[in-house]
Amino acid sequence: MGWLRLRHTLTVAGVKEESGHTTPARNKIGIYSKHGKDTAPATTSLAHVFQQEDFPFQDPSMSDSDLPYIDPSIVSFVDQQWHSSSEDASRKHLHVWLVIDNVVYDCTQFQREHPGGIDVIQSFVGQDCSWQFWRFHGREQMREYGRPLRIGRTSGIQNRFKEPPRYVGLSTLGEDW
Ligand code: HEM
Repeated sequence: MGWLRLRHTLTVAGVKEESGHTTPARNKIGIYSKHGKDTAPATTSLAHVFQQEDFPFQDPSMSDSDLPYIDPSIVSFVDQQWHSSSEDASRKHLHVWLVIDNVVYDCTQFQREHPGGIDVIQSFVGQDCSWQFWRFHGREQMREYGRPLRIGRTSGIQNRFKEPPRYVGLSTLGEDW
């Protein structure tokens, strides 16, 4: 399972920009918005904005589509911050966010409680890990343990691994079958 290996390079998760729209980074609506995904913060001020923003856990009863929108550049910033600091000490204060099906989960605390270990969580910080998640968990675990960790929804964050086929061989048995 190559995707389980910790990453060795500092590639940033791919981000598909939703529009060319530019809104001042300090405009809260552009960073964390209930109103859609048509704004993109100026990257130069991301660190500043990020420090000032609050990304609280959302009510578990809220539907995914009603979650506040987190601009993908913010999610990528979390990725960059994490993967450009290799020391445990400097990572201690960093956010540990995962993206599963375009929903952002804050696993900063949960990573230490994760029954599957801390390493798999840390290897996906700021990145999409949807198919990897669904390989090991069912809807019930998502509802009970994942849902309370939701902080928002996002878009365009790519999984850095191509999903391998789940069932190999079933369609290649040949015409005799
Ligand atoms: C929101 C993020 C996540 C949550 C809430 C979560 C939750 C859980 C829970 C509740 C279990 C225990 C399952 C059981 O005992 O039946 C578990 C196990 C596990 N998780 Fe996660 N997990 C998350 C992310 C991930 C990710 C990204 C991976 C990487 C692929 C992963 C890999 C595993 C593995 C390998 C196990 C052990 C499975 C086993 O023992 O059969 N998890 N996780």
